Amino acid sequence: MIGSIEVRGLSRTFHTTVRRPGFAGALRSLVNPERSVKHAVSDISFDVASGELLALLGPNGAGKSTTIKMLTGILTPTSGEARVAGVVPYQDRERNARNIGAVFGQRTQLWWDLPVRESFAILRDIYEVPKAEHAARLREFDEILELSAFWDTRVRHLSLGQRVRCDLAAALLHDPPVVFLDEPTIGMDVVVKEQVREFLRHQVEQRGRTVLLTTHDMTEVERLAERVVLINHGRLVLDGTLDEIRRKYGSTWQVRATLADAHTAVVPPPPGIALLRQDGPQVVFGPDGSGAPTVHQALKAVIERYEVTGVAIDEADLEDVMRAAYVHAGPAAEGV
Ligand SMILES: Nc1ncnc2c1ncn2[C@@H]1O[C@H](COP(=O)(O)OP(=O)(O)OP(=O)(O)O)[C@@H](O)[C@H]1O
Repeated sequence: MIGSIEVRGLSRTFHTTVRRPGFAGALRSLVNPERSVKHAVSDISFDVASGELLALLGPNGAGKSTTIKMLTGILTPTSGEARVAGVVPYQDRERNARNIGAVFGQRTQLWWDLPVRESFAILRDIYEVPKAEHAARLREFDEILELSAFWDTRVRHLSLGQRVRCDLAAALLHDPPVVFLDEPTIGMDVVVKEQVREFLRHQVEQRGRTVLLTTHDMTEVERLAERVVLINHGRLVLDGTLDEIRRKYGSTWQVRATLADAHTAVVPPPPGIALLRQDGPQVVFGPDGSGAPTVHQALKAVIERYEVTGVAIDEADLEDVMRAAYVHAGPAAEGV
């Protein structure tokens, strides 16, 4: 309960004025403004348990950042409700700020012209963190994020990877139970990405923090998240564990086997599996579209049923699985 997130029927609509092109258009817009309505987030509900890491996924413009902005108290929803660690974020921004840390990969919350360490000291004073606690936490963060090499540098002179590592530390210095990360590793090299992921794993597993993360990086999702929530056109289209999602949408596997005896007729495969191709001893099996088994079940079935000298699997990667989920959810989501 301490760090849980509850989202119930959350919606956010934006009203904007459409700008007509040219000088005459600008004048017309002034006299007779044309309004447009954008349903950025529509009636979404989900929960994140205390100590859980959830990835909020969706294509560009799906409504991820808008959702995070409502949960961090930056935006007020048009309707619905959210609670973060028991607090309604947009009603009690100050209490919410003490319970959460937030990192927006594209922006920094550090002071541009100050050395990083001075930003950390200012945050210590704002959040009234005792000095010894602050120092101990910084040492802990430094062990994985290796900040001390550059924490005397002005923020404006840091590389992107260095800056985001400092932002992560800054967001967690006051020991918040809940952390929001909006594309934290965008633009980083693989080494730094891995460092940040290790840090996040440590914060979830060892410190019990609740993390809500948005990313377009499926490797990140596989490495970090057990559960994902997928939104598209502002609507929630899927909420489940990676295993569940793979079972539901990830049936685009193929099992390729080499038969020991190419001349024996191939007996029909078990239910759920189809023989897709045969070229001499080379046979390829795939799902038959009737609620196919997982690739591991299929592999077991093939090995048990046929005498094979070699076997290989081509499994759909998570990117394919998510694409299948979007396609499946598409028509329902379009009506926004
Ligand atoms: N302040 C705003 N005024 C008007 N429209 C907005 C505003 N903020 C967001 N939108 C619109 O709401 C929709 C959702 O935007 P949002 O930034 O939440 O998407 P996202 O899923 O975070 O996308 P990305 O992956 O590209 O960051 C988009 O169509 C966007 O143009």
